[in-house]
This record gives sequence, C-alpha cells and structure tokens, in this order.
Amino acid sequence: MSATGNPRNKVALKPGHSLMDWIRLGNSGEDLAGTGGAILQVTKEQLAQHSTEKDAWLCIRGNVYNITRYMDFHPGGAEELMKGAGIDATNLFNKVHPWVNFESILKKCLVGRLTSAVDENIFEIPSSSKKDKIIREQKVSNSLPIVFDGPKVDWYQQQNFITMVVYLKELPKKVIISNEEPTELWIWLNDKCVGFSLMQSIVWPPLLTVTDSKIEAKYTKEKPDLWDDPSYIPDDFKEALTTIPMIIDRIEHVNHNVFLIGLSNSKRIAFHVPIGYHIPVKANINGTSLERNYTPVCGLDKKLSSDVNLLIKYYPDGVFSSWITSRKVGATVMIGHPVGNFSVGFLMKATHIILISAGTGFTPMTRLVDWALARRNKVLEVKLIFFNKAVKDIIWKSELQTLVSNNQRFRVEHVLSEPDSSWKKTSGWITPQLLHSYIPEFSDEDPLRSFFICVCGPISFTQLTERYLQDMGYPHENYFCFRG
Ligand code: HEM
Repeated sequence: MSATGNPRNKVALKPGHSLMDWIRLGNSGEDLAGTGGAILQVTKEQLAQHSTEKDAWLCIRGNVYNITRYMDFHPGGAEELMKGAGIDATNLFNKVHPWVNFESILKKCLVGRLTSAVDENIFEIPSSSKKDKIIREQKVSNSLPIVFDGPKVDWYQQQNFITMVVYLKELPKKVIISNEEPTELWIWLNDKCVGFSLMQSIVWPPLLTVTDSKIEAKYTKEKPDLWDDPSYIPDDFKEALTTIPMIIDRIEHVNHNVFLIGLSNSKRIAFHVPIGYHIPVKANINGTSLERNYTPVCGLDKKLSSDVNLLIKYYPDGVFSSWITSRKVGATVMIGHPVGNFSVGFLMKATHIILISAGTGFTPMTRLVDWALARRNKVLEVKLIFFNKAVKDIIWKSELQTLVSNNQRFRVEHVLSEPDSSWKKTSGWITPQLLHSYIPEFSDEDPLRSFFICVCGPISFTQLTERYLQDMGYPHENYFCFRG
C-alpha cells in the first residue's frame, strides 16, 4: 500500500530518469545537497521551510536530505515523495518501503543531521499491513556493550530473513561473524566484539556485504516466523578468534607451476577480506610452525565458488608451497586474520588505474580490476601491465583476454623477459622507457584524467618500479606498492 492506503504503484519515470541516470547525476559533481559540501545541523523549523517541490528537504532516521533533484527519479512519483517534504518522514518511509537503501541512493543529497534527531523513529514498528514484507525494525544499539562502543547496530526482519546492520564511518579492517552456537551470533569489528542471542536458528552462511558505511549481514531463518528482538549477550566477552579453520574444496593447476586453491569455511564463521589484504595461511610442517601470506583472488570473467580463493606458486625447494600444493581436497588448513595497509579509498579520485604486476604479484590485481570496472562512471580505463618470463608463466591468460574482449575500459599489456621466438609483443624487463610507453609523466593539471598506479611483484621489481614512477613525478598519493 502507498502511504495513503492506495495499492503501491510505481510510476513511469520520464526518459533519462532511471536509477542509472540518477547515479550518473550523483557522480557528475553537481552539488545535489545544495550545501557546498558542508554537513549541517538542521532544526525541525529549518526542515519545515523546505517543503515545496522546487526546494524540498526530508528527514529519515535523523539524516536530512535535499530531495529536490531526486523528485523526478523517485519510482513512486513526485507526489508520493512530496508527502515527506519538510518533515521527519521516517515513519512514512518505513510504512512504504523500509528495504529501500535510502542512504546509498541519497548519499550525495545529505544536508546534515536533524538536531533533535529522535532516535525513537528507529524503534518505530512499520504497519503490520505488510506482513509478508518487513514486519518490524528495531534498534538495539542502546543496549550495546562498552566493548562495542561507537558503531550503531540495527536489525530488521521479514518472515524468512533477519538482517543485521552495523553502521560505520570507514571501511573496517576486520569483520568476523560467528554462529557456532545455533542461536548465538557474534560479530567482531576490528578489535571489538558483540554477541546477540537469537530466538531461533539461522541458516549459514549469511549474505555479507561490507562497505565504508555499513556491514550488512542477511540471514535466512531456519523456520519462517517473526521473532522477538535479538538480545545482546551482556558482559560475556568472547575470546577472539585467532585462527579460522578452512577446508580445501578445490585444488587445480592454473599453469605449469601455479595452483588455484579454494578454501571454504568449515565452521559457522564468516569473514570479510578487504581488497588488497592478504591472509596468513598456517602450517605445522615436521614440527615447525610456518606461515605464509597469500592474497585472495576473484575470478576475472566468472565467479569462483569457494569462500577464499588463492593462487599459489609451487617452488620445488619451497617447503611451504610444496606442502600446501600437495594437500588433498577435504584437508583442513588454518588461516589467520586478514592483514594489509591498502585501502580502495586511495583510488577514489582516479579515472585511470594502472596495475603493474610481475608473476604472482598479479593476485591483488584481480579484485582491483573487478572493483575498478564496477565503477563505471568514475573509472575510464583500467590497464594491467603484466610481467612474466614466458607465455607458459602467464596466469589466466585467456581469462584476461576474455575480460578485455568484453570490456572496452580494460586493457592488458604483456611483457615477457624470456620469450621464445614466436612472441611478437613487448619483451624485456622493466625500464623507464618501457614505463613511459604505457604511462604519461605525472600531471595534476589535467582535470579529466587522474592516474593511480598499483605495483606488486618481487621486491627488486617493486623497488625499481617505484623509483621510475618517482622519476616520472608520481607523488606517494598517486601510487601504492604492495610489499611482503
Ligand atoms: C517518505 C516519503 C515517500 C513515500 C510516501 C514514498 C512512496 C513510494 C511509493 C508509493 C512507491 C511505489 C511503488 C512500489 O514500490 O511499488 C515507492 C517506490 C520507491 N521509492 Fe519511495 N517514497 C518515499 C520516499 C522515498 C525516498 C526518500 C526514496 C529514496 C531514497 C525512495 C525510493 C523509492 C524506490 C527505490 C522505490 C522503488 C521500490 C521498489 O521497487 O521496491 N522513496 N515509493
């Protein structure tokens, strides 16, 4: 039903007013909030002054948005949206479509916070008319333990699902969720932890999404039902998980000496590996504890099925690589928490992303390519310069080719140091001349092009490349070298 009791009905949007067009407008640089970038404290009186179609603000869950430009993009039509203009429209919004991700859609329209931000709105229980949709939304942050002070936690449920949301200010370094006891849910966020007791069991694993503004974990309920509020487990600080057991569920050759090893969670533990982070894989080999870091990859043109996918090079005299590549499907390996100091935040302004890798230094680039190509309106070109010895050493050569064929914004330049006579493309080692042929000298005067460069390979390769980039004028803010 609409807010007025009419059957919910989407209106036909004018041409050029699709969600994609809205996202494009959001990325155009236009000041949609109309505040010149400032985040304001807004009183109820000020909010009420913006209640016309030509100048409309609206408040949802304490956030005030300028919805003037969104008016013609609203799938429910301007008339419906205007019902929330100038007021705290949380209840209205929750009655119609509490599942709509307003924070993301209206990100660029944020005017600020309502000064009397009445959190009771978050406790509001939407009308029961939508029994098969979301039935209630309840904020539980008031009862959060000190160990978890800071982030707000909300939850909402439908008959079949329950979703828990932790609101963030930046991308977290560590997110682990565990459900080893059927009705207990533990969330670790960086070094803090909180536990919840659930009314009944959930199906594992959750659908986990992590962005810089929130962690959202959607669980399917084992039995469809409406639950009482999950209650927070007081004071009971759960021992931090230092190692996570994983089962090898895939092991296959990618080329003559690189293996793809798929690991899946053996327990009810879900975690997130930030892009550019690696995970320590642990082993006890002949009584000696060893650990090696590997960067999880994503498939380039198709999704890989395991929870964590590693590309591991086998070295005949490498104790660890021989051990891991000779494991069998079904074997357990222990991994540690993701580690790293990279952040996709470094690349937010980049229109041109250049990835320079050598050998298995290719691994972090897989997720970077995936991330960058998804930023359709922002990233104009992604170029991988991939150094190897010979053709047989190139990891996923045909997959890379497929991605190039399917994506005009993606390019790959292969450079071989020991090619055979049939190789007609670039050969050699990294040199300033070679870099110049792929990347321009640094300039911050071109408003249309901003380059960011990521480098990963053996230490000598990375050091040399960094020196050449510095010689080309690239400041630290415009490149990142993965090390170790
Ligand atoms: C507070 C006043 C609002 C009212 C009364 C309202 C009303 C409606 C109605 C009646 C629909 C109908 C169509 C349907 O889903 O079948 C709709 C759809 C929609 N509205 Fe709103 N809306 C409001 C605010 C907003 C805001 C602030 C946003 C954006 C952040 C938004 C985003 C959407 C989206 C994305 C849909 C399509 C939903 C879907 O397909 O499930 N609405 N709205």
